[in-house]
Amino acid sequence: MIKIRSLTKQYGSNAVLRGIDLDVAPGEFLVVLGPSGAGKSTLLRCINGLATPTSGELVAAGFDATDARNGNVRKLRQQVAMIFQHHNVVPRLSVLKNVLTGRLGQTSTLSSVLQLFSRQDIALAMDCLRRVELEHKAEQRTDALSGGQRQRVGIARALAQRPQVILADEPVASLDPKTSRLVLQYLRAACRELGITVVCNLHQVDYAREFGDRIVGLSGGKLVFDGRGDELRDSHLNLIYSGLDQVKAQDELHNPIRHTNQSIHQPTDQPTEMVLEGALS
Ligand SMILES: Nc1ncnc2c1ncn2[C@@H]1O[C@H](COP(=O)(O)OP(=O)(O)OP(=O)(O)O)[C@@H](O)[C@H]1O
Repeated sequence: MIKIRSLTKQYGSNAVLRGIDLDVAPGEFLVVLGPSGAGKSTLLRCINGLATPTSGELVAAGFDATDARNGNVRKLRQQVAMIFQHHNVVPRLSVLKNVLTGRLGQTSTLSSVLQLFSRQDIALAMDCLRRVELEHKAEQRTDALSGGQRQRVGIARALAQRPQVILADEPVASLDPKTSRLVLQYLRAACRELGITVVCNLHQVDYAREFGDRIVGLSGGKLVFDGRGDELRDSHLNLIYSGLDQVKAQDELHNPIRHTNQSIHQPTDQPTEMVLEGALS
C-alpha cells in the first residue's frame, strides 16, 4: 500500500529524512516511534503530499507522492487521510458537519462551497460516527465535546473520506492514558473492519507495543528498528531515543550527504493548518 525507497527530505541544510526504505502492507497498523525532531511528522507529510521529498521514491495508495502537481496531490489526499494531534476539528460546527468535511474532496466545488451533502454522504458520516460511538452527539456543536471525543470526531472525519490509508500524527499526545487507549482502540477497530492501512506516530512505547502490528523506530532521519512489538528490546529503544548523534556520525562516515548534488527545497511546504482551513472556507 505504501512503498518508500531512498527517501530524503532536506529543509535548507537540515537533512531531516536521510534515506528511508519502507514498505507498508495493506491493512497493516504501523507505529512510528522516535524522539522529538527525528522526522516522524515529516515522513507522514511526505506520504500525503503536504511536504515534497527532496529525492527518492514514494508511492502511496497507487499515487506517486513525489509528484507535487495539484491534480495528483488532490487525488493522493483523497486516498490518504490524516488525523492530527490537536484534532483540527472546527469548534463552531456540529459534530456531523465536521465529519462531513471528510467528504469535501469527493463532492463538486459548488456543493462544497454551499456545503450541500447527499443523503448517502450523511448516511456514511453517521456510520463513521457510529464506529466511534458518537452518533448520539451528531447535532451537538463540537466545542461542547471533550478532547477525547473531539479526536474521535477526527477519526470519523478521516473514515468518512473512505481512504485506503490513514496517517495519524501523535493522535493521543494531548489525552490522558485512559482516553488515549480508548481513542487508539476505536482507530484500530475501525481500520481493521474497513481494511484501512494506518501509519501512526506515537511517543508512548507501551501503546506502540499494544496497538502496532509492526513498529519502526526513526532516529536522526533514519530507520533504526523494524519489527514486531515483542521484538522491541531496551537496546533498540536506546538506539531510537539516544542514538541520534551516533546515527548521524555513522551516516556522515559511510554515506555523506551531498549537499552540492541535491535539489534542496526551501521550507515552503504547505502548513497543515492552511490545508484544513482551505478545505472548510
Ligand atoms: N516546514 C519546515 N521547515 C523547516 N524545517 C522543518 C519544517 N518541518 C519540519 N522541519 C524540521 O524538521 C525536523 C524534524 O521535524 P519533525 O516535525 O518531522 O520531527 P518529529 O519527529 O515529528 O518531532 P515531534 O515528535 O516533536 O513532533 C526538525 O528539525 C524541524 O525543525
